[in-house]
Amino acid sequence: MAIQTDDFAPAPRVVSAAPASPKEEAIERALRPKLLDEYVGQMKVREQLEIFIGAAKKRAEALDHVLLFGPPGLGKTTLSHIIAQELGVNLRQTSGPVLEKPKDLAALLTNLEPNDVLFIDEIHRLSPVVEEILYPALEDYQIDIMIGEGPAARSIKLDLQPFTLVGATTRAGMLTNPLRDRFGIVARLEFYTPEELARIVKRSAGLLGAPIEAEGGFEIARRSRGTPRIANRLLRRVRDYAEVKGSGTITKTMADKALAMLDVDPQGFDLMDRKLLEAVVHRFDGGPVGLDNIAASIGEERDTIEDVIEPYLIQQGFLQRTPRGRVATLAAYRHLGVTPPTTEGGLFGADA
Ligand SMILES: Nc1ncnc2c1ncn2[C@@H]1O[C@H](COP(=O)(O)OP(=O)(O)OP(=O)(O)O)[C@@H](O)[C@H]1O
Ligand SMILES: [Mg+2]
Repeated sequence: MAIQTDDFAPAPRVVSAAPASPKEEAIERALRPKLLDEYVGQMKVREQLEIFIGAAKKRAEALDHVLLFGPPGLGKTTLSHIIAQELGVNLRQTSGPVLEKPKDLAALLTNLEPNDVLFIDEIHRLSPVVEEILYPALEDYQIDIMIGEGPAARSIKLDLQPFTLVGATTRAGMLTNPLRDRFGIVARLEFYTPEELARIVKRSAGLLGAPIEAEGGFEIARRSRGTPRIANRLLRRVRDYAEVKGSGTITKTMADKALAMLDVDPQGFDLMDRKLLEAVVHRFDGGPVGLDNIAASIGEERDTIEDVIEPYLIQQGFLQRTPRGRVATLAAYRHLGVTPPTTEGGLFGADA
């Protein structure tokens, strides 16, 4: 079945890693792999999960609790669905900010069936009182809840069915230690290689019924910031372009032209990426510069810079995180076409 995309609303940032709209979320759901075998890349995580899921199934036990962390759009939600699917159990889904009161979580927990998966997205944003209930639930499948009010209030223990918590976060560092310690399986998702993204693009193009040449797919993959969500989004934009400006087939030329129109440069960086690099290079002499100064300078939230923009720049070697702040690398200077400073004692003085 072909999936229709008539989503022409301009996205604020075409390579932003967050879903742009409810509509995009619906398309994402349709493109989501359902089984571990269809899940591209992340070899280490996949291998681990295959073994642990196999073992849990064999013993008819709940899988150990799983923490998934990594930048947005790398497949955390997708993986949580796959885990439930592979285990053959139900998936209940919620998120840290939605669970306001202990009773919200208690209601979810007491409704779980044996070995079900509870997925808590943005688990670093759980409130401390809710988190407190989670500890005994994770450890002993029990919760303490308060009944009544005032002097008549008393606490009772409720037994839960064995279950698996799958927590997702863009920042493992924001989790409290007691929470992090309760996950038996901790999986860090990495940026994808262009080859892996090319496979994802090819598969998605098939599902969308969009004709695509291998080179066209690779061009999209190469410029997707290592992120499947962005690859799928660029694919849909390039497909629109190829339908209007070309024969409909996604070729390398079509991909090139469409991506240039969208301001995605050959490195896959967009305006925000370049703005950040330019600020560090031009306004702060290459750094080191603190995150707050960068945020003020480019008019972007500190969290967005830390979670969304800089991880890829760092992974690609354009930016460095040092104890004194962010530093632009030689690659950043080169990318911007700026001559790096070579003065004595300067950043590149020693090894230039
Ligand atoms: N390994 C993969 N193989 C194929 N497609 C993938 C893979 N990982 C992610 N995707 C695709 O990328 C899209 C985004 O993935 P997903 O929603 O799971 O990301 P996320 O890590 O949960 O992001 P966020 O942090 O914003 O919640 C999905 O629609 C899915 O189709
Ligand atoms: Mg998600």
